[in-house]
Amino acid sequence: MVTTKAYAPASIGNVSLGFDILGAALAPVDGQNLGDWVAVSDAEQFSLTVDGRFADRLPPGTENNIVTKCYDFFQDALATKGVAKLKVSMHLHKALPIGSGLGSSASSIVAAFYALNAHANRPFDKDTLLLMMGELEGQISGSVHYDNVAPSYLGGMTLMTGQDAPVALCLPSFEEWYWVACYSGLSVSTAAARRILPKEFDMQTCLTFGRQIGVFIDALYRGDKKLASSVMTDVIAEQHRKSLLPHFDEARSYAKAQGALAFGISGSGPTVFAVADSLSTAQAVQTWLNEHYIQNEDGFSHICKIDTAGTRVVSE
Ligand SMILES: Nc1ncnc2c1ncn2[C@@H]1O[C@H](COP(=O)(O)OP(=O)(O)O)[C@@H](O)[C@H]1O
Ligand SMILES: N[C@@H](CCOP(=O)(O)O)C(=O)O
Repeated sequence: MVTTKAYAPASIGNVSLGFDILGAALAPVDGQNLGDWVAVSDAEQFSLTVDGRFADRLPPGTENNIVTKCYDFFQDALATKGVAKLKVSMHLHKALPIGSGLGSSASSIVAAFYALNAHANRPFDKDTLLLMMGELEGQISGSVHYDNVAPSYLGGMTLMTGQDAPVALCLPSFEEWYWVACYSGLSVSTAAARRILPKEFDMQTCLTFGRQIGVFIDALYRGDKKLASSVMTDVIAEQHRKSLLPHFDEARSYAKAQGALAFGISGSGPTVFAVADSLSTAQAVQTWLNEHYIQNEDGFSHICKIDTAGTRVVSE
C-alpha cells in the first residue's frame, strides 16, 4: 500500500500589520512539530480517521471534517481536468487546537491538499493548489483569506497579491528574531471574530495601514529590524477583538517592558505572539505568558523561528 504523508506548520495570520494579506509560518526552536499532518493511502473506499491531541474537539462526523471537504473538492478538480479519481483513504493527525489563531483549519487544509496532490503525482501547480486551499479556508471561516494557508504551504513570511498567479509572494524575514506564540486554551471562532469587525474604515486608518505595509516590506528587504518592528501594530482588528482575549493588555505591557520588539494577536486569537531579538527576552515573555495568559490545561506556548520549509512530505 502506498502512503503519502504531509506536515503543514502552524502560522500567524495578519502579523499585526497586514490584516488578511500577511502571514508567517512557525517552527518551534526545540525541534517539536507545531502543525497537523495528513496521510493519504491507496484504498478501495474513502474513509477518514483522526487522532492527535485535539482530535476530540473536531466536529463529529467524517463529512463535517474539512479534510473530507478537501478530498471532495480535489476529486471534482481532477474530474474537471479529465483525470481519473483517486482511490484513497485519509488520516488526519490533529495537533493544533481549533479556534486558536494558529491557523488550525489552514494546517489541516494545506496538509490534505498537499498530500492528495503529491499522491496523485502533482497534477496541480502551486497557484492552483493555493487557490483551492483559500477556497476551503473561506468555506470554514466566512470569507476567503490566504494569510494562513499561504505561509503554511510555502513557508516563510508571505504577502498576498490579490491575483490568481502568483497568489502569494515570499518575503525575507529576520533569522535572528524569536517568535513567542502562546495559546490561552480558550477558543475563538474565526468566523465570529470576523463578523465583529467594521465593514468600513476611515481615511486615516487606511493611510496608516498602507504606509505600514509599504514601510515593513522595504525594511525587510533592507534588513532594517528597528524600522520593521516599529510598524508592527494593528489598526484594523485588535481594538475590536482584544475584548475576547482576557489579559491581552497586561501581556503586551509585560512583553514590551521586557524589550519585545512587537506584540499582537495571532490571526483572530486567542493566541498572542511576541517578537524578541534575544532568546533570554523570549524566555522571559514565555514564562510570564505561561503563568498569566494561559487559562486552562489546553493552553501552551512555544518559542519559534519562522518555518522556512512550509509543507513537506514526511516519512512514516
Ligand atoms: N480538520 C479541521 N481542523 C480545524 N477545524 C475544523 C476541521 N474540520 C472542521 N473544522 C471546523 O472548522 C471550524 C474552524 O474554526 P476556526 O475558528 O476557523 O479555527 P482556526 O482559527 O483554528 O482555523 C470549526 O468550526 C471546526 O469545528
Ligand atoms: N486574517 C484572518 C486570520 C485568521 O486566522 P486564524 O488562525 O484565527 O484562523 C483574520 O484575522 O480573520
